[in-house]
Amino acid sequence: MKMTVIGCGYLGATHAACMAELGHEVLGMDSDIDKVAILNSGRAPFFERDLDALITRHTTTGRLKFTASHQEAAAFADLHFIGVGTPQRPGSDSYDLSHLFDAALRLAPHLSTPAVIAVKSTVPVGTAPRLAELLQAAAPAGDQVEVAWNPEFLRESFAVDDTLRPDRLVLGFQNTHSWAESVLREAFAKIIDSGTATIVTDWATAELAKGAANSFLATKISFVNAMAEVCEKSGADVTKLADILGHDHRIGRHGMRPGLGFGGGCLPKDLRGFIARAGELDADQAVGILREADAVNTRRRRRVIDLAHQELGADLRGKRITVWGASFKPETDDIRDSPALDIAQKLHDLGAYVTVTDPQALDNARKLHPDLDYVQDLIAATEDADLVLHLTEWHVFTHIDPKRLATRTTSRKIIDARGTLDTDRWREAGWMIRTLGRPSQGE
Ligand SMILES: NC(=O)C1=CN([C@@H]2O[C@H](COP(=O)(O)OP(=O)(O)OC[C@H]3O[C@@H](n4cnc5c(N)ncnc54)[C@H](O)[C@@H]3O)[C@@H](O)[C@H]2O)C=CC1
Ligand SMILES: O=C(O)[C@H]1O[C@H](OP(=O)(O)OP(=O)(O)OC[C@H]2O[C@@H](n3ccc(=O)[nH]c3=O)[C@H](O)[C@@H]2O)[C@H](O)[C@@H](O)[C@@H]1O
Repeated sequence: MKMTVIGCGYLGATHAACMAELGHEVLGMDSDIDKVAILNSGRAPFFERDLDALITRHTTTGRLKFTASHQEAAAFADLHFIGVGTPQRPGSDSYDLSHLFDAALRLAPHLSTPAVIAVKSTVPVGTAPRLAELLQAAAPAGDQVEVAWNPEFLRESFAVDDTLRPDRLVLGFQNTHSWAESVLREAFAKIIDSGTATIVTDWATAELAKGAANSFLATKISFVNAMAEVCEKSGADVTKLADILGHDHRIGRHGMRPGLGFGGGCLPKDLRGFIARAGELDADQAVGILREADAVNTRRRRRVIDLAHQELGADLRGKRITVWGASFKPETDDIRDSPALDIAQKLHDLGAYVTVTDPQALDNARKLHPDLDYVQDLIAATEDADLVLHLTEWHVFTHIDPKRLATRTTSRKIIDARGTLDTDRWREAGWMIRTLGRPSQGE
């Protein structure tokens, strides 16, 4: 089949490459011409395992191309996936849907024959009918433009695998047995035929499925981090506790790693967007638990700053703090709402001299936080530190030999906010190590 993917960021570039991998002829479209040039050169414009190889393979065969023209996209196919960004609106908890409506408005005037617009972007429930009305009013093909909702559940750093082998496929339509349904069933035939759970539903349920899934994932993380708060007061060990809870198959250990909490371009803004939309729908009482999940998450970040004060004193001015990690999680260069950078910036604002190191995300971090000092090499970054903060659990941090660092720092103090460092090993090498949710030495 021929199809386009409008918006080629973390989601869209991955989706475009994976649809080519499934045998389709794909035109990716993005309004950012620099991104289009990088993609056409056969590379991903960001760091994502396995994606470069897939883009290289399919741009070489010619099955995958990219353009910056909405008009060219409209003419290329009659199936268009939309995966543009839907960030949190500045100063509000709600979604900014301007990119989505902009993409639709730029595409619509060129839709002169029947078309299916399948939206993958995450939105508040109730967006689909608004988008359909707008598209049908602006497109020469009118109501022969059908809107489908196809929420995406991929995780960055597993994006290719999650797209090709999803846990489930959700397809939302205005009417059952529509033309749009047959088109999407054909597009995803290989995934459906491999036995993937495929749920066909209405627009509202498909829209809600995404917000509800991310809200649950965020709440699960905050639940274990709330337990970490109780562990810190009672001398218990949250990692052991999570293991014990996780053995109960009704609870499960996946997605329940205690630590610094969730960041990224999705869980925080989707949780808040879901709460805001529930408020508009007069379903405010239903989302109290989500508000608390957000509050627990914010407290984890504050806890690290409190521990830094405990170790370095009330006045942080002139203190040298090295932060390990800039990306919001390991194996990505994505720094959107990164807990590590949030803490690094706050410590800088309190007067500390903050050096950040990260295997992949320093270029992105430099642009957003120009005040911080950045050093690529882990050992050099840690030189002369009064305190080290382990904030993103990259493999290279977890496996560094603490003895190698013991003579490089001013004092041997480290706070492990992700709980992946081997405490005994660090203590044997002469370090004072504190881990979120676990008893400190001597307690
Ligand atoms: N990043 C992820 O892992 C996942 C993201 N999502 C959702 O997918 C959507 C996209 O997220 P990301 O890919 O992370 O965002 P992103 O910011 O990486 O990519 C969005 C892309 O859309 C382009 N764009 C904006 N307006 C456009 C327009 N009018 N026409 C064409 N292109 C336009 C931008 O230039 C950018 O390249 C969001 O709704 C997000 O919540 C859903 C599941 C996973
Ligand atoms: O809508 C989205 O964009 C995506 O958001 C998340 O994916 P992602 O943000 O890539 O990353 P996760 O692996 O879920 O991690 C999110 C944050 O939670 C933290 N986390 C995750 C898991 C955990 O057990 N504990 C924990 O603190 C991570 O460090 C990270 O900061 C969801 O997992 C995806 O299903 C969803 O499609």
